Amino acid sequence: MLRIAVPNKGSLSGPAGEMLHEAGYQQRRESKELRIVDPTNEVEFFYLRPRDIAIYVASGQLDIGITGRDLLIDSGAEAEEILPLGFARSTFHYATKPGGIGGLADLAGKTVATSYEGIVAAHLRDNGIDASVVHLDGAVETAIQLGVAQVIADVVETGTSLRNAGLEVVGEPIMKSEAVVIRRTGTGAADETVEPKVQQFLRRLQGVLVARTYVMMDYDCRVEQLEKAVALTPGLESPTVSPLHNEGWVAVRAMVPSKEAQRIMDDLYDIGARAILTTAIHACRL
Ligand SMILES: Nc1ncnc2c1ncn2[C@@H]1O[C@H](COP(=O)(O)OP(=O)(O)OP(=O)(O)O)[C@@H](O)[C@H]1O
Ligand SMILES: O=P(O)(O)OC[C@H]1O[C@H](OP(=O)(O)OP(=O)(O)O)[C@H](O)[C@@H]1O
Ligand SMILES: [Mg+2]
Repeated sequence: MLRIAVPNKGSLSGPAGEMLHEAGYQQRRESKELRIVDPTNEVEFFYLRPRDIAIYVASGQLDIGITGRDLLIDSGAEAEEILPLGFARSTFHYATKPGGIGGLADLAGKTVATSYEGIVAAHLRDNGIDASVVHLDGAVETAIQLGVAQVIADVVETGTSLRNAGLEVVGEPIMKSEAVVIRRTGTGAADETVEPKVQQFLRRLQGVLVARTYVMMDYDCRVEQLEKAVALTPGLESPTVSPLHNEGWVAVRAMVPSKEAQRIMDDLYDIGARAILTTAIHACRL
């Protein structure tokens, strides 16, 4: 049975559960459940604090886990990212009062408050900056007002928390994060019993990612226009082209990125394609 760690709380928890559900896995019915077994898919899910997941996975007790890239790196655990999942996106920034600090070099001698001590200490070290780090559990934006630090380093999503605290970012983002699937460093092909199950799990999640970002497009066009039409809708490998009963016309079917679907429909219409429609993809294996 594959043993998988899933975030039990916070920004990652809801979207992770939804993605697993879409991938056909049974999920817990109420938020207090800490472990469930999905016998059909032969998977055991452990609902753990997102911050702890890399540690469990690195210990080898759990085969894989879903956590944030920033949490994985912050933990310093012997685990590696094997699939980015596209949700819980954030950037990680230093921030301070406007006019307080011009750039990275000005952090020298300052105190930086953060919940991500591992990331910050490594970043300061790599940049040769001698600053102290104070660890806080959360709401770090307030640390400056209350005089605990002159600078913070925190997750920024919309930027609302920084604005509300009257702070602005310093320099470039330290890192970009999103939810990721992780496993213990150096495992993989070596483990013949677990590896096929891990690969099947990853294929299922990849299927959900594709179903979320692509739609199926169908249309009819004249044979003379086919090459132009196919250039607009190349599909993932190549579009399916079928003859229509009316001679000189073909039906074309291809997957297109959802974000571009409306523009592609306009362009197809302009070259004479008709009966252009899109349908949602519920699941797929590429
Ligand atoms: N607005 C956000 N706030 C915090 N974390 C976010 C946000 N958006 C995305 N994330 C990501 O979610 C992960 C943090 O999740 P975690 O559950 O530890 O904190 P949280 O969502 O702030 O919840 P809590 O503060 O209640 O513990 C990180 O990978 C982080 O990059
Ligand atoms: O850029 P934004 O959209 O404002 O999101 C980022 C904020 O959200 C998180 O805080 P959270 O609400 O989780 O509180 P916490 O600091 O106590 O964890 C994070 O620590 C930032 O403060
Ligand atoms: Mg938080």
